[in-house]
Parts: sequence; C-alpha cells; structure tokens
Amino acid sequence: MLTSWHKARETARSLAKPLEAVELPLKQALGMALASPLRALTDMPAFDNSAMDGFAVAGPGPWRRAGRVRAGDEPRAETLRSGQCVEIATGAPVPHGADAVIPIEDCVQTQHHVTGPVTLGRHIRRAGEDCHAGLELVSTHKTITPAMLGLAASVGYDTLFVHRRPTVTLLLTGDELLLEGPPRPGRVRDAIGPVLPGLITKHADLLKTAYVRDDRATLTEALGESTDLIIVCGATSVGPADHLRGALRDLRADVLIEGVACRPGHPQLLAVLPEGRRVAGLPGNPFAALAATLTLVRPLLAGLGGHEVPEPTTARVNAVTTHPRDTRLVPVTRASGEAIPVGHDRPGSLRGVALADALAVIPSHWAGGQAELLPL
Ligand SMILES: Nc1nc2c(c(=O)[nH]1)N[C@H]1C(S)=C(S)[C@@H](COP(=O)(O)OP(=O)(O)OC[C@H]3O[C@@H](n4cnc5c(N)ncnc54)[C@H](O)[C@@H]3O)O[C@H]1N2
Ligand code: MOO
Repeated sequence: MLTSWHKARETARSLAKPLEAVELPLKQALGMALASPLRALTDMPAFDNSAMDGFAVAGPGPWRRAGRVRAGDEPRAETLRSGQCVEIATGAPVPHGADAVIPIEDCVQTQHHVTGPVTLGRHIRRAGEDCHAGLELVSTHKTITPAMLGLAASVGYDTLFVHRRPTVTLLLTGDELLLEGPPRPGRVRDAIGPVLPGLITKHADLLKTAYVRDDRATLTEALGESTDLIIVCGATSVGPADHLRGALRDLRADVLIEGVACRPGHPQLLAVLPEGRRVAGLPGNPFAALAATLTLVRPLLAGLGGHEVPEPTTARVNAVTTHPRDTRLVPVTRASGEAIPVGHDRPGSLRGVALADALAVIPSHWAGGQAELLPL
C-alpha cells in the first residue's frame, strides 16, 4: 500500500529528531541550525558612539576645540563642558556631556572654533539602543546565515551551539552502470551519483559514495556503514536484481515507508535499522531518484540537523495534467510569479529537470491555480 505524498513527508520529518548539540567556532557554524537561542551578550551598541565623522559638541555654539577621539580610543575621562567640542570619528566613543555630533561637512571651522547646526542627540548611537544584554535575537532551529554570524560576533560570541550535521553514505547499485565514457548497448552512465551531492550537502556531510554489485549479501554488508543515513539508489523495485527489501529484512529493519503515491518516484523506501541508523531507498530511474530525494531525504536531513520546517513556497502553475491517483512532481521554471512546466519529464530522463528551478507538487485532485514548489 503506497503512502500518500504528504503523509510520507510527515513520516520523514517525525523520524528526524534533531541530532545532539555541538559547540563550534563561528566560522564553522554557517548553514547549521541553532541549538539554543542567540541572545545578546552585551548591550548593542556597548557604548555611546558617533554615527558620523565630525564634531561632538556641548551646549550652544560656537564651540572651542578640546581635542580629538578616534574609533578604538578609550572613552574620554573628562566631561565635555558647554561651549567645547571634540573632533570625532564614526564609531568613536562620544564624551560625556556631548549633546550631538555635527557631520564635518555641515561645520564651519576656524583655527580654534567650530560652528554648525545642532540638533539635540543627533548622530549619537546610544548604548543599548539596538538591544539590551539578554534579549533573544534569533530563535532556536533557525538556519545560520552569514548575517547571523556577523550579528553573533557583534554581540560577543566566539562559538555557537548548533545541531550536529547528519552524516550520509551513498550506495549506488546496478551492474549496468558505467562510471565514465559514453553509454553503449546494455550499459548506462551513472547519472544519480553526480546529482545527489548537490541536493543533500546543504544540510549533511556526504562521507562516502560506493558502487555496490547487485547482490543481496553485498548490499546487506554495505548497509553496515555507521552514518546517520544510508541512501541506496536503484534497488527498490521487485526485479531479480533489486535486493534492498531483502537486505532490509535480513537486517530486521523497520520499514516505515514502502512506496509513495507520487510520480515519478513511487518505489521509494524509508526504513530504520535496529540501532537507529536510517536507510532511504531511491528508485533507479534518475529523475525518480531526484524526486524521491526532495520528497523524503531532504526533510529527513533538515530535521536531523535541527532546521525548522520552512514555509512552503507556492506559485500559480500553468497547464499541467493530473495523475488519476498519485501526486505528480513536475519540473517547472519560474517567470513573472508563475511556474511553467518544462516538459521532458520521463522518470528515466533528467532532460526536463536539468532546466527547471523547482518541482511543482500537483495532487491528483488539483483543480488548477496555486501549487507547492520544491526548490531544486
Ligand atoms: N514490476 C514492476 N517493475 C517496476 C516497477 C513496478 O512498480 N513494478 N516500477 C518501475 C519504476 S517506476 C521504477 S522507478 C523502477 C525502480 O527500480 P529500482 O529502484 O529497482 O532501480 P533499477 O531497476 O536498478 O533501475 C531502474 C532504471 O534506472 C536505471 N538506473 C539505475 N541506477 C542508475 C544510475 N545510477 N544512473 C542512471 N540510471 C540508473 C537502470 O538502468 C534502469 O533503467 O522500477 C520500475 N520497474
Ligand atoms: O516512478 Mo518511477 O519512480 O517513475 O521511475
């Protein structure tokens, strides 16, 4: 009995409890999911500082020059008295007593004095005006972006607690596979090996790729890899050389999904081995393998890495026929807010999907209009 496409994704996500938290230097945390909220360790800014190069002034002008402060200087010990000013650089600490900073281009300078238009508090970035120490800036499970790394550094972090990235082994089966040169009668070039890394390494570390003979004992042994997920391509069906189901039985795996009601990709599998490692079986037809990766493998890896479930993207999809029972996954390109099918979408061919930006999810009962998009 095939599992519905939506139920299959829910099952993959529910199997994906976030892996343990690890503490990493900022540079290594990019793209990982926060395992605890990012809270400001200090007030931001940490001290009153100038937003402009110019003069910090106290009281009404004209102001007598009383020195200069640069970014990186210690805050001045003396309070600026009414009628005094200091030359100040952007980012430099504003002296106590200063009412405002006047940008240099608005000042008239003589040897000892400065005049210019003053507005109380103008161009002074006050300590804590952005946030106070302890405030939650980014919540747990958010994926760390370059901007978040900069924010973390600016509020004092050297390391972050993130969920460990899942590790993956990729096993490609098929005695007919060629690893180089043109295909010839009876032999096909492996087209899944080149596709998979780019689909999964955003949220996972691919530790090993191996080509496995079409033999049950060999496949059973290969499933001994100790990664969090083992992906097996091309042994999911019921032919004489399709040994994944037999190997999973030999290993007493719990098969949670045995076929998904989608086209292409319906023979895909998801199983858990007795000690908790997960196995995803992808159909051998290359476009079907890609569709199955977006259906089960991506949500599973994102969940293991602790990433929150993203809001689905939708678009208006033009001119697609539905399947009588199953969800169709249709390669589309996006233009002017619409998704346009690219065609050439046979399960064994990557021709259409190679030109696509996304797969449109078209349920059997779809009546036209908006559909969910899975980005490629
Ligand atoms: N009796 C049935 N036969 C098949 C069914 C079915 O429901 N009943 N489903 C068909 C569908 S749909 C698919 S998809 C395939 C899935 O089969 P497998 O996962 O066992 O894959 P294979 O049989 O090994 O290969 C299928 C096809 O793909 C080619 N292939 C395999 N690996 C690669 C690769 N790495 N790169 C390029 N091409 C690959 C292989 O040569 C075959 O042509 O089962 C159908 N049969
Ligand atoms: O559904 Mo198969 O997975 O079409 O090629």
